[in-house]
Amino acid sequence: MVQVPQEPSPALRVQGLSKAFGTVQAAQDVSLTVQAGETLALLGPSGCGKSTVLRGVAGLERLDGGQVEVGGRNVTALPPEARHVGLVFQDYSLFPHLSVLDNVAYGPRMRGARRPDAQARAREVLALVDLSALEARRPAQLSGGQQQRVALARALATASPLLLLDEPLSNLDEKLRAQLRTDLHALFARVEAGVLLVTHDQREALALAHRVAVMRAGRIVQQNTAAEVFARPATAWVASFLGHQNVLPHAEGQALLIPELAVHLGTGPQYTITSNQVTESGETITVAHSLGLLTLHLSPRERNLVHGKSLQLELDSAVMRLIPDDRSPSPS
Ligand SMILES: Nc1ncnc2c1ncn2[C@@H]1O[C@H](COP(=O)(O)OP(=O)(O)OP(=O)(O)O)[C@@H](O)[C@H]1O
Repeated sequence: MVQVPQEPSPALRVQGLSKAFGTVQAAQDVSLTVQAGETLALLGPSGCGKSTVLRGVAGLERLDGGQVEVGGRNVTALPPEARHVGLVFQDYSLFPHLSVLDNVAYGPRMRGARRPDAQARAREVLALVDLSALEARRPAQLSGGQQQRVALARALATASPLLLLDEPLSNLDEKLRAQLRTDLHALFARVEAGVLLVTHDQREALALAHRVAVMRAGRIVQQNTAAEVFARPATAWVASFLGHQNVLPHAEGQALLIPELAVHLGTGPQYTITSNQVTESGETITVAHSLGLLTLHLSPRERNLVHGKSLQLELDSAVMRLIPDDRSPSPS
């Protein structure tokens, strides 16, 4: 008999996931796949349904429809503890009375491992998150960032094929966040698990995820590699949400996206500056261009190009794009 090589199962496959709370359609026909070793970020504004999808995958929310497969196993009808996923939620929910080591060993213990084996596994993952020295401490004796890493270690200790992370960096200050973004990136590269990460922070998605799924009002509106989604947002709403400043209304339900890359300063015609505001990183100005009002952030060096109330600039039409304008009326 000829053996057909089997494709490895994805860490997660979600098909047609839907969930309503009363009249609010929190998630509607959401489909996504996370391969082993891959990080997918669910990115969208507050209330768009990201947590609902994550909770649905974890089994913490009863779905109205759809199917969830973890590591090739249909878990749709299973309770959370039988789904074999590692969870890291915003509040970390560590056991306050247990040491760091026992917090991390808890998962393997619950899965039937003997105490020495569970602790050995816990020590392995504590080393991964660089917390070996603190294994005897209680959660209250740790900083926010350290607690966050314990929560991660606890999820890793379960050796689940899938890790679910809900805004894992949201409670941390900016400096710690930047540090942990780097740490997590390295850590995800080392573990074989698939990671589904929920965030409303574009930088976090770009720094951590291979692919991004952008959600709006319960639906995924664009899904692709992080670089592709940021470089080529599919619609005006996605472009604005991702931080593009110049998405100008255009004819027939379209918008003209003018990425920063398209703007060349100090060359071309002079345009009038209609407003300006000094910021910590330079100056934000608006310029009356024939295509519409352009918003530009100038670095301190670029501010030298301003002469009185005017600025010379040229737009590179090769990097400008017409995209559907779906910003109004907003469904969210
Ligand atoms: N238990 C619930 N009962 C009623 N409505 C809910 C419930 N949970 C969520 N919702 C509503 O469903 C929608 C999606 O909520 P969800 O928490 O999934 O959004 P989110 O994108 O994760 O938001 P955030 O980024 O603010 O956490 C929102 O309108 C929310 O108010």
